[in-house]
Amino acid sequence: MDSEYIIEVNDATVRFNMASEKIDNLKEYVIKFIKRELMFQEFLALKDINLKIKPGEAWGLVGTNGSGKSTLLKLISGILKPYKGEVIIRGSIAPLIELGAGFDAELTARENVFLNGTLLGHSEAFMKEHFNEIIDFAELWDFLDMPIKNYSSGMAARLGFAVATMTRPDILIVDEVLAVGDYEFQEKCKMRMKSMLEQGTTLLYVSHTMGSVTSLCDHAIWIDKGKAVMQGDVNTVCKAYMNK
Ligand SMILES: Nc1ncnc2c1ncn2[C@@H]1O[C@H](COP(=O)(O)OP(=O)(O)OP(=O)(O)O)[C@@H](O)[C@H]1O
Repeated sequence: MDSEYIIEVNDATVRFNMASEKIDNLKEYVIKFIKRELMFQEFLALKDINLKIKPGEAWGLVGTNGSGKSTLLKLISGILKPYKGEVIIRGSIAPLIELGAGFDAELTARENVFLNGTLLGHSEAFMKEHFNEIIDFAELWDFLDMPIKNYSSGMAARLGFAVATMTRPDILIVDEVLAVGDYEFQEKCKMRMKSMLEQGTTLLYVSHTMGSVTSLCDHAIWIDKGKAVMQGDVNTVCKAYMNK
């Protein structure tokens, strides 16, 4: 069925179960589990979220630490399922959510490019064809055969961004991974995101730097304690969030 929206989040709630007391080790956990002493507390990380995004729009997600921004991105990427409500996606997604997600720390950067490509749905031949382009963008030619575990967080972010943005996904999701890149690389990533937006990609972007949200995005949603406080024009929402 055709729709004018590429992403629809309808009344979505995400629930986590958290053990209500701190358990230090597995043995203690098993004993408490067998004795039925474990109490689980439900925690709603997102509550009745509604969000409708049209193709080509760029949305910033703003809110304090722990408010639910990454949870919303994981919900949209399909990493998390809603406890209530629904999420409808009409396009391909390249998610850049957690540093190192999609990478195997023991493998080299070269091997990880292929692994990451497979996770994004690309063939080995396709990855071979674009390999040089990826490493050129990430500027990591000197570190190709080093295991990712020895990479700095900024180096891992470079590689992750380069792989995720090599093709034009319908939807690009960028969490705070770029914050660990140096200034020059951050600017290079912003340029690439801008050019992807010009070509029609839909962007979801999380940052605590309001300047980068307002320069990249046209819309924003402000989340607080799992609830959408406000959504709409990026300048209006960011202003309200900063003056809260
Ligand atoms: N797997 C999980 N199990 C239990 N609670 C979780 C889990 N993942 C996230 N949470 C909780 O959900 C809430 C929202 O977390 P989330 O990572 O979405 O916040 P955020 O807005 O992205 O924060 P930040 O700005 O610090 O990145 C937090 O209270 C967090 O502790």
